[in-house]
Amino acid sequence: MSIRIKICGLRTPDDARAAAVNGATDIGLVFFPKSPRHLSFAAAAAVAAAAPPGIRRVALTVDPTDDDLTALLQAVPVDLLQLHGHESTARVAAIRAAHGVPVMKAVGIASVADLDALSAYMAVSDAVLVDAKPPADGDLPGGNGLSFDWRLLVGRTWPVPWMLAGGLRPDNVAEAIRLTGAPGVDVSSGVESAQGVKDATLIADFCAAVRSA
Ligand SMILES: O=C(O)c1ccccc1NCC(=O)[C@H](O)[C@H](O)COP(=O)(O)O
Repeated sequence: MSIRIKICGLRTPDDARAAAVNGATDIGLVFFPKSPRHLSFAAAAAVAAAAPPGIRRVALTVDPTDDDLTALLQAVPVDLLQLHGHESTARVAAIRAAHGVPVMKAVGIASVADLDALSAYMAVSDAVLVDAKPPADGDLPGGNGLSFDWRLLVGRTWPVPWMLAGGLRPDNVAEAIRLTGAPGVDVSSGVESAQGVKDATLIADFCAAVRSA
């Protein structure tokens, strides 16, 4: 099975080229002003333009309004919207219906109780990102380089496409895939040389490790 690889938080056209040449299937563009990975629409459009055809361009937003989304989708070519805030299941369904773009909801997992929320979001999303929860006092809802206990996912299968995220790195992603059976993986901090700075060698190492799983 070929595993989807999303490299999230790209900031430059070179980042997009490094992701593509190493076999990434998805690139993530962050629209969250507090993030070191935040992009203006113009910068995001330049990164998206550097991705070859076939790469899925994922726009990451946090509790967006409909006006936010309309402006974003007019300015940047987007294949999938990632919702990474506190959007309710009803809000996810409304966004999906209103904006004509498939939606991937990020769901934070810390304990088995969180798997109920995961199922609920799967019912209203085109895909789900299964991520670690952010620290309670942190500034970022994601992209914190933190893992959750992957054993919570062992033996579970879901009917909706999903990606595993949270603290993945070149040295642990193969184990994470073997344990969880994830059909896709998402990484940000684990392929950075400094916060918000992607490293082409780490991207290559990460993609090679996924292929080895
Ligand atoms: O990456 C960010 O700065 C960010 C900001 C606001 C909301 C979400 C954000 N990132 C979410 C992602 O999709 C990350 O790739 C995912 O949480 C995994 O991150 P990491 O643990 O750093 O690999």
